[in-house]
Order: sequence, then C-alpha cells, then structure tokens
Amino acid sequence: MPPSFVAVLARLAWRLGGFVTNRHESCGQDTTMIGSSSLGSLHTLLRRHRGVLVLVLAAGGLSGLFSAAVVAVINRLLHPHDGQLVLLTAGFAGLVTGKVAANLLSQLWLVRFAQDAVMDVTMSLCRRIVGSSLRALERAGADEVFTTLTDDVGSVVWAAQCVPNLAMNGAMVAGCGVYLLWLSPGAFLGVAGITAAGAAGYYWLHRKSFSAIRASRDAKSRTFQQFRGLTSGVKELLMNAERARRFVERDVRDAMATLRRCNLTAFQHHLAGESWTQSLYYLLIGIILVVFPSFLALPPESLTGFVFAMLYLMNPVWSIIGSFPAVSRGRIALARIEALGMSLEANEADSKGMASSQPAAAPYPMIAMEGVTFAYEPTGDQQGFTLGPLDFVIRPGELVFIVGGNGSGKSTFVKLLTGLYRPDRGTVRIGGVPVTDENRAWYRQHFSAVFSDYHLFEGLHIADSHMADEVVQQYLNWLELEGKVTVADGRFSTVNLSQGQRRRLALLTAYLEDRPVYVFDEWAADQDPHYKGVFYNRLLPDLSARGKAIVVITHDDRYYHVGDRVVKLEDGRIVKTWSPRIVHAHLGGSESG
Ligand SMILES: Nc1ncnc2c1ncn2[C@@H]1O[C@H](COP(=O)(O)OP(=O)(O)OP(=O)(O)O)[C@@H](O)[C@H]1O
Repeated sequence: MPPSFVAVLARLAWRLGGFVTNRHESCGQDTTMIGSSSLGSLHTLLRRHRGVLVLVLAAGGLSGLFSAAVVAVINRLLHPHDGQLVLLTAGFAGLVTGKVAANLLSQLWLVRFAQDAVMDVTMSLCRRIVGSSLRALERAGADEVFTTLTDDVGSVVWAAQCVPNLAMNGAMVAGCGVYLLWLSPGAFLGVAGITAAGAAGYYWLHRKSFSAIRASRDAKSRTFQQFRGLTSGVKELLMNAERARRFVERDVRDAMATLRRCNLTAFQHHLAGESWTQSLYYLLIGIILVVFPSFLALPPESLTGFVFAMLYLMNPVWSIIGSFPAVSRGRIALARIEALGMSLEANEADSKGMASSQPAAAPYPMIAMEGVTFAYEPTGDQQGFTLGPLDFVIRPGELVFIVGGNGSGKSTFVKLLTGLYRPDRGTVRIGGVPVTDENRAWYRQHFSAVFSDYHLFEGLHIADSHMADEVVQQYLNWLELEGKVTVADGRFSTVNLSQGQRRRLALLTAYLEDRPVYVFDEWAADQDPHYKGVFYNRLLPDLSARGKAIVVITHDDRYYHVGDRVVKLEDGRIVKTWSPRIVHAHLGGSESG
C-alpha cells in the first residue's frame, strides 16, 4: 500500500477516535489548520460511536484473515495432502462460514454507524450554527454552510464507511503476505520490493488527484450558489427568457463545467494510478512465473501458492485503491467541517451557548449604547462601512423611530442594538449592566424582532403550545387573519399567504414572545393603508402602554407623531434627534418631521 494511504487512514481513524492535536498538515498545495478545538463536538460525537467502529473494524479484519487462510487451505487441497482431506474440508467450511458471518456483521454495524454518524454530525453542526454569531455566519457564507451540511458530512461518513472494507482487505493482504513469507522469504522480498516501487509511483499520481478533489469541493460550493439563484430567482427567470438563458447557459453552466473539469481531472489521475498499479501487478505475476523459478528454485507448491495468492489478492488490492478518492474526499470534507466549526467558534466568543435560559433582566430595563462603533471590513471590490460612534438610549414604554436614507446604517444599528453584532468599540448596557461576550446570548433574549428579511417558521416554537393556541386565536382576529390561518399544536395551518399577511404572522410570533423590547425593521412597508394605520395608531401604542420599549425603522413620515423620538441616521452617524409630538403639537396636529 502507498505510504500516503496508510497515513490518510491512520489520520482519519485517529480523528474519528478523537485524539486530534493541533498541527499543520500538508499534501500537495493543501495547508489546512486543523485542531482539536476546531470542532470538539464533532470529535465528541464520533467518539461516541467508537465502540461500533471498533466492532466493525474487528469483524472486517477477521473476515480478511479468514479469506487469507482460505487461500492457504485451497492451495493445500490442490497438492498431495496425506489423508488430511477431512480436516482440510472441515477447515475450509469453517473458514468460509467465518468469513461470510464476519463480513455480514461488519456491514450491518457499518450501516448503523454511518447513519448514526450522519445524523449526529449534522445535528452537531446545526447546534453550532444556532449558537454562533450572525457575523460569523455572514462571513462563512450561506452557500458554504449549506455545502458543508449537505455534502461534507456525507463525504466524511462515506470515507469512514470505507475503513472497515479497508481493514478487511488490508487484513487479507497482510494474511496472504505472511503466507507468502512462509512459502519463500526470498520471493516474498522480491514481491515486497516491486510493490514498494509501485506504491511510490501511485503516491505521486495520487497527490495530483488530491489537488483536483479539493478544487472540486470548492466548485461544488459555487454550484450550490447557482442552484440557490435558480430556486429563489425563479420568478425573475420565468419573466425574462434572455436572463434565464444567460443565467442557465453561462452562470450555471460555468459552475457545472468547472465542477466537471475538476472531477474529471481527479478521476483521470486516479485512473492513471489504477492503471499503473494494474500493469505492475500483472508484471509481478509474470516475474513470479518466469523469473523467480530460475533464480529462487521455488518448488511447484510455492510457485502455485504465489500465483494463486496474487490472483486471489487482485480484488482486495483494487478495492483498496478504489477507495482512495473517497478517503481523500473525506479528508478534505473533514478539514472543511472543522474549518467552518473553527470560523464559527473563532467568532463565537460573544455567544457562550445557545439562547440562555436565564430570565430577562428586571422587568423592563433601560438599554443604552455608549460610543458604539461597528465596521464591515472591505472585501474584494466592496467598500467597507462604519457605523458610529453613536450614543443611544431607550427606556421602557418608549417608541423610537429610526429613519434615514438607503444604506445609512439603520439595519446595522438594530443588529448592534439587539446583540446580533458585537460592537468593535463602545459599550451596550442593559439596566446599567454592560453587555459582554459572556452575557450577550442572554441579552438577546430581551428582544423580539421582525427584520426586513425575516423568516416565518410554520411552528411557533414557544414553550406552552396549548396556552399559545388560545392566545394566538385572539391575536389572529386582532390581526384580521381569522379564516385565513388557524393554529393547532403550535403550528400555523399555512404560511402561504400574501406578503403583508405573512408579515402580520411574523408580528404575531413576536407578540407571543412577550419580550421587553420590540424591533420592527420596515414592518409596515408592504401593508395596505388601512393596516398601516392599525399598526401605527393601535398596535404600537398598545405595546408602548404595556411598558415595552419599541424601535421601528420606517420611512412612513406620516406617522412620526405617534413616536416619542425620531432618530435620523446618515452615513452611519446620528445626525438629528427630535421629539415629533412636540413638533406635531406645534404644527397643530398636521404633518411632522
Ligand atoms: N453583511 C454585510 N457585509 C458587508 N457590508 C454590509 C453588510 N450589510 C450591510 N452592509 C453595508 O453597510 C451599509 C449600511 O447597510 P444597512 O443595511 O445597515 O443600511 P440601511 O440604512 O438599513 O439601508 P436600507 O434602508 O436600504 O435597508 C451599506 O453600505 C451596506 O452595503
């Protein structure tokens, strides 16, 4: 076996066993930082299956050893065996039965291990994602996260699934090696020497295919990106045949062509390695038949034993070589899973654990931002953007409108206020308590928000679903959605509604959370004039009367007067703050702002 193969297997098994240490590993152009801390939970989870994995490996190895012993018995039966027929026949039957049984058990345990591992690793990643920070996820990119969840996990488990077969075939090769050594040490050394030379050649070819496999993984991520465009942009594509043609024939096709090219290159290098090994293998059999008898004076039984063993080993050897691409893909995927875990973790100092179960701070606390700044760093040809430094205070029962032009920083502001972003500088306080990396997850639980790019879940996901069903029905009437949607067992009957209606359902979900602070990012933008009025004149004052602090991003200057303050942002800075009620009164109840 080529040395890289042993190294890769050992590394996979080592990692699956959870004994990873911080180190750099390189193969070809690959230099990926991999460490035990990068995705500790992955190792913990895989470690949980170590028992099954050991059983699978043991059964696979046993099956391989039984196979090697069958070769020896067959060779013995082919030559004079001095009345040992019964013993040899019984041995043959026993070994074959043992091989089949061990193989069966190994495969059964393997399937169980694979399915458990896929589920556990995926769940582990999902938990990590919801425990991570928004900025870390934005940096990782939705397509990378999606590719890791759907593709990388499968690749790692697929590679892990190769391990028992490799153990079985490796044991068969090792067993046959021992048998050959016993038949003729000289001939064995000759075979071993030629095999080592062949392995070195294969190793060189495999390194090339490794680079192509890594490039193919990146190409897959870009393909997913195009697929996402295809599904989320289907309306725009259906409406414009030229756009659809260009998108499919250029963007999708380019991504697919790159993926195809990388896969083809990887496969071609692999096939070259396979052909090299096959040629060498047949050359080896020829050398055994033609050269060895003259130089090593092999007796006929040893000669047939050698040839027979070599032919018998053909399948396991091809199988070992055939599993190389899967092992390499698994290795690259494992590095990606760990890299994603590490990038989430590295940015994760602000979210110790998932949503804190600690209760919110004493009833309705004041929230203050002091000298807060936050910057999106420039990337590629995209300019950076800096928000702040800014000071802002909101008290219980206050209704504050955040206004400003497109790109002035309103959404970034509320992401900082709600603890979704960590300030680069300055402090956010809740009831006088500074928000730190240790308590930011808890701090976020004080807010209920409907963002402009909100997601509406079918499930309400609140603790007391029976209480919720009754209360929800009341709210549905209030939001004028009765007859459109019902709620049963904590789930909406449908979320296939108009944009405005969906946003009302999102509002309902926020209401049910009953948090001290509410944030609405352009909530009313797609409401009809009647419901806009309901929102500004009834819903917001009602929340305010209940002592909730409310921050509303809006462009509806007709309704500024219902707020306590209007804060105007321009280019990431607060440029103006005023009290619209005073202005409203001053203007005699007409337009304000
Ligand atoms: N995830 C991000 N990564 C990098 N830059 C971003 C990101 N989100 C926003 N920006 C940049 O930050 C600036 C402020 O964006 P933000 O969304 O806060 O503005 P906004 O006032 O809410 O705009 P709009 O009214 O159009 O929603 C913009 O220039 C935008 O390009």
